[in-house]
Amino acid sequence: RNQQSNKDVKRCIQSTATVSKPLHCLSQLFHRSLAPSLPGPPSLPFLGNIFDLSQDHLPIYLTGLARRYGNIYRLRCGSTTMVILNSSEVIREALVKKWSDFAGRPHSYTADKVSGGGYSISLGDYSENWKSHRRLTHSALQRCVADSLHCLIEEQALYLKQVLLNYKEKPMDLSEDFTVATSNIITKLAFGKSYEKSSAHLQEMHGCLNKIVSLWGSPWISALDSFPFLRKLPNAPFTRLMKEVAKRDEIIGGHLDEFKQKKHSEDFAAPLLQYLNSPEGKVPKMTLTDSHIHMTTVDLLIGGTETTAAWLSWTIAFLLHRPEVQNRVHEELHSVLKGQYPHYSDRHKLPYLCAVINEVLRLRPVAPLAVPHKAIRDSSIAGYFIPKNTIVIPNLFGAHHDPEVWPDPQSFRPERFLEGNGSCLRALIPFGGGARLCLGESVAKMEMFLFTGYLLRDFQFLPASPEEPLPDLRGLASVVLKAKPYRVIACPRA
Ligand code: HEM
Repeated sequence: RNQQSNKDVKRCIQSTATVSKPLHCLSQLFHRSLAPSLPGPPSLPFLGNIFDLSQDHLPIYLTGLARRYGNIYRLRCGSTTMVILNSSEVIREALVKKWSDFAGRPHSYTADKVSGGGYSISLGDYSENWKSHRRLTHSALQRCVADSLHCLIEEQALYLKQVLLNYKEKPMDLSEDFTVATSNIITKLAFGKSYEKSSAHLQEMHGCLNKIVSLWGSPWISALDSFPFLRKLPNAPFTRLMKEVAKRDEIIGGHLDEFKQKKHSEDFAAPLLQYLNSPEGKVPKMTLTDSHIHMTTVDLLIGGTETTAAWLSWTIAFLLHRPEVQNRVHEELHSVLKGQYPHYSDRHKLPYLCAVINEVLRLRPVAPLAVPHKAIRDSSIAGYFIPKNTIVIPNLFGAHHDPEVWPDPQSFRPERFLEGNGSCLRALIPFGGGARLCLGESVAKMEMFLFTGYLLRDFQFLPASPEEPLPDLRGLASVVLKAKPYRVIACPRA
């Protein structure tokens, strides 16, 4: 009787499977036909919304469109449809709740060229190999965070202090000093080296990485992805891009060769590369090849330098506008730490400093449009049907300026994070979320806390002169949202 009932169960499962597949397809079709179509601004034949997409400050422009078309709308570029998400609720639905539907990256001709054929984490599409690559890198970075990152940041914060002291209260543009400090943290982890601002090697490496990012964001190059026929025509910006990519690969390749030669010597520490080469824990499904490690260091250098440095520049810019906020942070540091420098574990005792960090992340999320995602299967967001391969752009800037969530969204008001038990923290998403959550989130958080804690303990930042206007707070938006260059006086505190 048992055998008979087992057979019955099997037959029942088989027939359910045969019925459920077509039923599933039918329900998808039904859902698709019932789902409302996405709103969006009118688009031109062939060109689509190319003029909307080439606006000067795209995050502000897209946020403006959200006020007209809602928190989710579509734009077209050539034959590609993009869905723009503008509130933390819809961004969370896509990136966190339905993470496995939206974990892809759009495959593009130019991304393939700059990522060495898809070996990068940030530009690589979702696959089993990509997952293992990201997991191994995440675990190597977490080991760095646990054992050497705090010391490295302290070292760079003290070095930065010395640089500012050497300026002797002269008005200076500090953006490059911030870039050197954040870059040194990544190069110390990855190559065991740090550089002076004047170092030719550093200038070359940064010049090259910055050119790649800015050229890649230029409309002349993006057009190659949407209009393939253009690839056959001469394109000077694209030729320059390829030259910079070759230079980048030579520089990074040189560091990796040096690591191979020195990795066993006692006085050479490059923890990230060491951990990537000898992963801990469960035997990984794949071993990282030289190409993976090469592109990992590129990802971390690009993702981990300009972002945190831009955030530091924004922080000082906002504090120049609101000197009373700067003084309150200094008072908090002084009364809690009694003259000591902060340790990362002190962050729970310094709520106002943390509120300032969050408010700058809210107002100027340095990766304002994250990195484009791709739907890897048919799905839905906010009740709209989203077909496989649709490009999804999380407008983090828009989400952080949503008046439904953030009263008076344009104002710099750190106190908002101290009110209502910090409930608004849930709507703060500067690092994205889900499978593509920023890989360097924990590195960035420690850097932001220690750099601001050290700098605001030791210096009062003052406007360059009564005649010079205060820093512009609109900024320059590209892949990274940066403050326009401005000068500031770093006045040592008594
Ligand atoms: C304030 C500082 C930073 C902010 C606001 C930030 C923000 C972001 C955002 C929004 C993304 C895209 C997430 C998405 O696709 O949905 C991202 C990706 C990424 N970030 Fe960051 N980031 C910061 C610092 C860093 C640092 C310090 C590192 C490296 C140590 C880093 C490495 C990366 C990498 C590798 C990715 C690609 C992840 C992937 O595609 O799976 N970031 N970041």
